[in-house]
Amino acid sequence: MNTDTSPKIPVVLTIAGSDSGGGAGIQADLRTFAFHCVHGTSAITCVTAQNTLGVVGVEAIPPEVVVAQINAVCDDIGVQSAKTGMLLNKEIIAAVAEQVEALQIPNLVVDPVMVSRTGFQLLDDDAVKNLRNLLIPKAALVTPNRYEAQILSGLPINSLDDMRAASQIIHRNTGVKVVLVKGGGMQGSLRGVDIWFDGHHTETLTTKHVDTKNTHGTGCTLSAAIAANLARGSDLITAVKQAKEYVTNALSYSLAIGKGQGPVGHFFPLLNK
Ligand SMILES: Nc1ncnc2c1ncn2[C@@H]1O[C@H](COP(=O)(O)OP(=O)(O)O)[C@@H](O)[C@H]1O
Ligand SMILES: Cc1ncc(COP(=O)(O)O)c(N)n1
Repeated sequence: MNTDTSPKIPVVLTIAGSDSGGGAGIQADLRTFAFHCVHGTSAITCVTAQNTLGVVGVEAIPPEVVVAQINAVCDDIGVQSAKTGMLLNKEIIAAVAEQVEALQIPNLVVDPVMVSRTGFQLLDDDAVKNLRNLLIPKAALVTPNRYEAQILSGLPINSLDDMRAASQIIHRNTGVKVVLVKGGGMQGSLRGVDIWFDGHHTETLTTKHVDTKNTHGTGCTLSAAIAANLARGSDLITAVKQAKEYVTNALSYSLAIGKGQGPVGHFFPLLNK
């Protein structure tokens, strides 16, 4: 076969946990990458036994094995962007931060995953410090949800103004380029509203609120879509706006599977054809 005719497809890396139920984590990320026409690669940080009702087990991958996966991808294939999701413990965070620096991984999106939609703790308490001090400073964008923004800023969040204040504190405390505080954990129509702060400008990014209980994987999907859009050449604010549209569609076509909170659905581009 003549490889000269191969399309130039951007490559994206996800560093995240496996979700056996397929709604969040690595599984959501790789699916999101595929629907954005980018080649997905992965470094798995932990394996969760999980479904729409909750997380019943977690096993960490040794940090050196996480590092080996990142190196295997970057040394040979190379990536145009990357995202992190569930990192579980302080040792994995420190190892990932070191590799991001050593390999100069571009366009890093950090989703500071702490708790699952079903209320299960996904990050050790003593790991927040490493997230804040070692990894988030190396990111182009950090995307905390309401709960994570409260932990990272130390501020209770009950309103849009609180989201704005938290975004500024997180920006100041970490030195990250841009903070996106997500509104999915807020009340009513605020659930479709996110706050962007880049150190100079605050933007309120609004998409229509979708009324569904099947929201498992929204945060993973958003950060994966942002990383994919960056790899495809979008600037950061455009990448975020495009990703929000994708998540809104995925929520509108979410899957009523399992007995609990089902996952967002990625198949909307293929349906009704
Ligand atoms: N019901 C909803 N309707 C529309 N957008 C939503 C809804 N829930 C979450 N989102 C959007 O999904 C993205 C992920 O947010 P969020 O659910 O807060 O993240 P996480 O999964 O990390 O808790 C954000 O852009 C948020 O605005
Ligand atoms: C492996 C893994 N990564 C991330 C999440 C968070 O997703 P959600 O907040 O939708 O439960 C999860 N539940 N599992």
